[in-house]
This record gives sequence, structure tokens and C-alpha cells, in this order.
Amino acid sequence: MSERVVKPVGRGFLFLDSHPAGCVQVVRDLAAAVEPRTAERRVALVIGSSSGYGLATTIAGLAQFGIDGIGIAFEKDATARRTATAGWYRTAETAKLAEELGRDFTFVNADAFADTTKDEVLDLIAERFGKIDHLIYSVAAPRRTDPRTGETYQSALKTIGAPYTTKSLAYDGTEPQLTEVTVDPATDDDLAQTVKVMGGEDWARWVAALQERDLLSEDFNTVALTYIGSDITGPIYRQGSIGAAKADLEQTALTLTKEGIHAYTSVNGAAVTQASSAIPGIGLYTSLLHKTLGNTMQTPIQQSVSLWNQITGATPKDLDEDNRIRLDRWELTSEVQTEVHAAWQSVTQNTIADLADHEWFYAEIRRLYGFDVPGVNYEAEVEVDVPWPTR
Ligand SMILES: NC(=O)c1ccc[n+]([C@@H]2O[C@H](COP(=O)([O-])OP(=O)(O)OC[C@H]3O[C@@H](n4cnc5c(N)ncnc54)[C@H](O)[C@@H]3O)[C@@H](O)[C@H]2O)c1
Repeated sequence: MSERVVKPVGRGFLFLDSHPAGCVQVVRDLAAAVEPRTAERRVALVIGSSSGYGLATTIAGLAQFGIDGIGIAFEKDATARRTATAGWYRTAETAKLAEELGRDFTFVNADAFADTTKDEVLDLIAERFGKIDHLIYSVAAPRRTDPRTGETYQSALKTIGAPYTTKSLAYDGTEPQLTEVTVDPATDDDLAQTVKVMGGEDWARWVAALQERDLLSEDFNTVALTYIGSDITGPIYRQGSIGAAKADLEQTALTLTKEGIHAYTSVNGAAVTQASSAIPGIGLYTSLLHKTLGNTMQTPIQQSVSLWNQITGATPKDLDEDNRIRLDRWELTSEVQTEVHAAWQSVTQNTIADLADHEWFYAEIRRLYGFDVPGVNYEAEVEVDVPWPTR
């Protein structure tokens, strides 16, 4: 047992500690945002279930779509000096939520890229559920070790071709700062490594492993998350090294489809997550987008409800010409993009406080670590040693 007051310490968008009670509240707030419903029992495997879109998909699935199954995340426990990661605390609370909702849901803390994890999870599915109906692949990782070669690949956030200088958002204390960041072009090796980490290879391996063990139900479908975004972020995101990996992921869906698997990518909209806040320019873009859209900006939980509705057949799939499920249409309308473009072009250090929703963005970043969550007493001591849920 180890109780203490936890304060935000860190630099930029990265914090060293997470607030356990804040993370609990984040999970409860997500659950409160969906309409509870008793649905038929469906079994899902969610990879990347502790954070961002994967967490929202897990909670929407548990609270509104009656899923049982397994969530996989890769999180760190508390040490003598540091708290556990936010995803650890959120997982502990999501497990409580699942139990309260009467769901049979287990969380595995392990590297999804490893064959040992696949074996462990497949054994669990075979023992506990027999077959699965849905596989959601929502991993965002900086590196991957391929267990078959032992080689480790690093994902790069680089352009393709020429360097690109983007406006970006930073903070001096709580004050927004407009900065410029130059992103270098990827080498061929950077590109190949990024595709290895964030492309479709591991997703396809999961599907193949499940198929080999005969663990796919008759109406099985699988979705991996992708992003397109605005041409403002295009040179760094979609036309950059990460975009090459997303193109590979989308191609994997088409290949799996040809093999008879109901495989899709879902194009989600911009959201503030640990993964996205590391990308130069994305923070500024997202805060301008939020200023434009206000509360009509679709949250990850709203998009997750829409995704479940589509993959369970409750509503028709909103597919584009490349067979991708589009959850991001609200982001890319010409009205929204015209407004965000105008703000992006004109924003200066003098106008950033007016043009960007920087307070919202700052609070969202802190919320990723359980800070700035309304209703939480940050002066109180909290238990930081929280066990990983076992079920
Ligand atoms: N954030 C956005 O704006 C946005 C928009 C559209 C699509 N997406 C996509 O959504 C997906 C998830 O991204 P996010 O932004 O929610 O990220 P995130 O950082 O919030 O979550 C990443 C998740 O992956 C898990 N993870 C990381 N490495 C792992 C490993 N080796 N084994 C098992 N689990 C691992 C983490 O534990 C966490 O649960 C990505 O494919 C991303 O491209 C994100």
C-alpha cells in the first residue's frame, strides 16, 4: 500500500506520473456518456484497450453493446518513485465497470506484437468464450519487436521527400506559444520500419492466428483504426511516414477481405491522445478544430458508439470507395476545413489565444494523465499501488 498526493510533473505534453483517482473519473465519465442498453451477448477482443480510441471502444462496447471478451494493453506498474501509467489505472477501473455491468471481460497486460501474447490470449478465448465476433485493433506504438526475427523496428514521424516546417502549439506554463517545427524526410529505412510498426502486419497475424485455432465466429468482423485528416497536417501525417503505414494498414484490410475475412479500417477523427499529441502541428490543428466545432466535435466515445452500431449491424456501414468505415466526416466537411484553414493561416503569437481552443487542449492533455478532471480532489492522498485486474 502506498498512499500519497500526486501532482503533475513533466515537460511539454509528457507527464511522469498519473493520478489514480483522476483516471477512475475519466473511465466513469466515458461510461456516463453512453446510453446503457442490454444487447445480445457478443465477444470482442480489443487490442489497445487502455487509452484513446481503444478505451472508448471498450467502454462503449461494455456499457452499450453487451460485449464480453478480452482487452489488451501495454502498461507499466507503479515503482518506488513513479505511479503506474494512466492506462494501468484506467484499466483497473474499466474492469470494475465491466463487473458492475455483469460482463465477462478480462484484461491482459502484454506486448500485442509478441507471439507469447497471442498464444496466451488465444488460449483464454478458447477456454472462456469459444469464438469471437469482433477484433478491434487500436494499437499506437513507437516500436515493435518482431518475435519471428527478433528485430526491433522504430516508428518515425517524418515527411516523405522534402523537409516540412509546420506551425505548432507549445505551452509556457499555461500560456499558449506558437512555435515552428521542421520535420525531416524519412529515409527508405525509416519508412520501412514505420510500416513494420504501424502497418497491417501484426493485425493480419492476429487474424491468421485466430483463424488457425478456429476461434472466429461465423459473422466475425475486424476493424483497425486509421486516420486521414486535413491537408494542413497532410505533409506530416497522411503524406508522411506514418501515412505510409496507414496506407499499408488499409491495404491489409483489402487483402484480408479478398481472403474472405470481413475486415475494415475505420477512419476516426482527430482526438487528443498520448499518441496524437506527439505529432508536430497536430495539437495546434486539433485546438483550432475544436474552436471551430465546439461541442459538435465528435468525441472518441461518440465515434465508438457509431462504430459498434455499424459492426454489429444495428445501422448500415458508412463506407467510402476504399471500403473504409468513415467516422470522421464531421472533421472533413468543406465548411469546417475552410474555417480551420483560415485560422491556421492567420494565427500568430498575438492571436493564438483567441483563435485556438488552447485551454481545452491543455486540459485534455492533462486529463490523459488523470489531472484536471472535475470532481477529483487533487490535494488528497491516493493509493498509487493498484493491482492489475485479475478475472
Ligand atoms: N488520436 C487520433 O487523433 C486518432 C485519429 C484517428 C485514428 N487514430 C488511430 O487510433 C489508434 C489508437 O490510437 P490512439 O490515439 O487512441 O492511441 P493511444 O496512445 O491513446 O492508445 C494506444 C493504445 O495502444 C496500446 N499499446 C501500445 N503499444 C502496445 C503493445 N506493444 N502491445 C499492446 N498494446 C499496446 C496502449 O496500451 C494503448 O492502450 C491508432 O491506430 C491511431 O492511428 C487516432
